[in-house]
Amino acid sequence: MSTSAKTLMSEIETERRIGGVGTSIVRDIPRIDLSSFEERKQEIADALWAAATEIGFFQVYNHGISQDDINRAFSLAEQFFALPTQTKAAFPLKPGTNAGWEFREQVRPSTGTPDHKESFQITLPRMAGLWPHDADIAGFQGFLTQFEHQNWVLGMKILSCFAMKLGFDEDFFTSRHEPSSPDYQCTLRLIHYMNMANAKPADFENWRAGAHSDFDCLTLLHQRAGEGGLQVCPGKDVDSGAWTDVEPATGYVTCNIGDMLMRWSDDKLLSTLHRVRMPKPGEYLGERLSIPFFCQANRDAIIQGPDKKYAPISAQNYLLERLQANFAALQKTRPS
Ligand SMILES: O=C(O)CCC(=O)C(=O)O
Ligand SMILES: [Fe+2]
Repeated sequence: MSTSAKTLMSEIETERRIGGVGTSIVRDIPRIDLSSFEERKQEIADALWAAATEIGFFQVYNHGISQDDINRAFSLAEQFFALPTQTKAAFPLKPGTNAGWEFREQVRPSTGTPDHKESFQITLPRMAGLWPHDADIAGFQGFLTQFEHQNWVLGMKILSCFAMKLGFDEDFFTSRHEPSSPDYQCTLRLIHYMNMANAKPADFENWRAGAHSDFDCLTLLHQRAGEGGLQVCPGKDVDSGAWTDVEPATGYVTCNIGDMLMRWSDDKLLSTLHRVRMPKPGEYLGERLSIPFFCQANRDAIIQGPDKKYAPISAQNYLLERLQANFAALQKTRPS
């Protein structure tokens, strides 16, 4: 097994160990002001770097995406998930493509069970035949295509700060997340976690989303105030199994570093385990929607950090290794 495959397997082993409920503790999730971005770039980059090297999670505000646009994206997501199952089934997710609709299909190595959710994923070069028509939902494709771009702009701003701190050109990551390329693979994901108001007690033993780290460089997550449940467990505390709630708040986009940027930074920027827990008795039991945007480098981008800690690898092969390691770990969680 290559060194990088061994590293991946040990990451997945950690994920499997962390599948239990664990305990809760309060940790500081830094909130970072992105206003006057160009003038304050050095200061912002320092704050992002500190958050990303210490916990791997942070929230940004004054981020440039209007609340009206975020609300509209949530409203379109609500309309999509309210469509009849047979309408949604006409846009099926093809495995490995991050494009289309799936219902309770994503199984995490940490839990071995499917997440209690459905999702619709938008990866622009792979959407042929997968967009609902305007007759199904007016404006769906047009608006979400431009919302995808707004998220890309924000993601590239944040990544330009990490590029600067790593000693790369400021547009280093932007040129490796190039939307006009057929190798583009950033993804906007609409997620619907089911209403639990009339659920059976056994359903509460599932996870809305089991513990995992993201495969990408950077994830931007839109959530709605009052629809909590996201929890993080930083790498250095993995053995303690102590999780921290990240509360959604209007005006804030929650961000986390993914495995790809961890590798690209020679492990300086931390990809942190996270999950979405079920509501507890007395908490809001209704449906929960979230909209992550995954900044994932183009397939042909070559990943290697400034210190060359790991051998160079294309983003495509990196993801393949990651998926294969996941698959191998899942085989182990299943009885043979
Ligand atoms: O819905 C959330 O709050 C988190 C979703 C998530 O972690 C993911 O889709 O990777
Ligand atoms: Fe995630």
